[in-house]
Amino acid sequence: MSEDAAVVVRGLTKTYGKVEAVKGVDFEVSPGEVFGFLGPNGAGKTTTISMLCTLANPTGGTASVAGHDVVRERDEVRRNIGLVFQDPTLDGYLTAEQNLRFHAELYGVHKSVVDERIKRVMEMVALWDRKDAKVMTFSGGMKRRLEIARGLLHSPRVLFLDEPTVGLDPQTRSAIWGYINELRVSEDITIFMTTHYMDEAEYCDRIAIIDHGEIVVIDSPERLKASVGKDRVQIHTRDDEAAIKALRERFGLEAAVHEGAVTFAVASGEEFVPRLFAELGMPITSVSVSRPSLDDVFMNYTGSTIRDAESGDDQMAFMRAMARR
Ligand SMILES: Nc1ncnc2c1ncn2[C@@H]1O[C@H](COP(=O)(O)OP(=O)(O)OP(=O)(O)O)[C@@H](O)[C@H]1O
Repeated sequence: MSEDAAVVVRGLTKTYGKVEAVKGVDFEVSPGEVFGFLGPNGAGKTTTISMLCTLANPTGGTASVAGHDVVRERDEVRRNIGLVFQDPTLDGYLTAEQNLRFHAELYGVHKSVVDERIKRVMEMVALWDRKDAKVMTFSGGMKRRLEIARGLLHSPRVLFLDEPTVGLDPQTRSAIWGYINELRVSEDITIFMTTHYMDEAEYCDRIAIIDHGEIVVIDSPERLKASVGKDRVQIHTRDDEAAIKALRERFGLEAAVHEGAVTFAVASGEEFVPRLFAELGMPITSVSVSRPSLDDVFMNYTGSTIRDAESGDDQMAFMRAMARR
């Protein structure tokens, strides 16, 4: 796929002094793909995206975006990409439309198409009726939507979104995903995004899991979940400690209390449950079996959940136990 790929990355490395933020990563993104970069805080997501957007110079390796080298052909790369970054860069004193006009001029969008293009992208994010309002009067979600509209204004071939929904309420997050999904149909665009929300990674065609500057695995969410190969079983008992001990002794399973229930991973969970009732040797008051989530995938490949990797919270013991399976 290299020749037509929207993004090609080979051995890309970035060090800051002694910190190896990105340690020689390799991947390709196909045209039209929604590609997600998933990892905990400090994993190297922003550093990678910054190199692809020509905002940071690689220490080693190569990368090309829309067929142009990010170091040797910076201007061509910049003309072909749209950016929506974590920190807003809109001018609050200007109206929504004025912000877009300013951007159109910077990017040399042809005068004959500017008006139509502004209307189209603002309609896409449902802000056309607010075009004359000053941006300082917008909510966080509206600002993010306007940034997405601005990122699309010059018809980029690749749109980079760095944590596009961070800090937004669930309703706005889901609206933003609605726009992103429409985009891939209406704009014939490749989307490269970073996130640390597992539920959002589900929307991507493929995701790369990055941890400590290295890509651990790349695949579609479905295939990644299938690769875990184990189901999550949660049981309620009257004595969790005793249940955990019995699971270890009788079945060789490592379990821990998670979300208030004794939780463990096992292949073919539904078939295992009858055995569990017969052989655990203590009453079980309720049981649930679920397919692996992307959380389980992350844990399977990195040994911790994204949240644990960030906060080291009390799920750690459980996750470690799962990872040791
Ligand atoms: N300008 C910089 N100078 C020094 N170290 C940096 C700089 N930028 C990033 N780093 C370090 O590089 C590593 C990767 O950071 P990066 O911002 O790429 O992570 P991230 O995955 O985007 O995290 P987040 O989810 O918090 O945005 C971290 O250890 C960070 O401290």
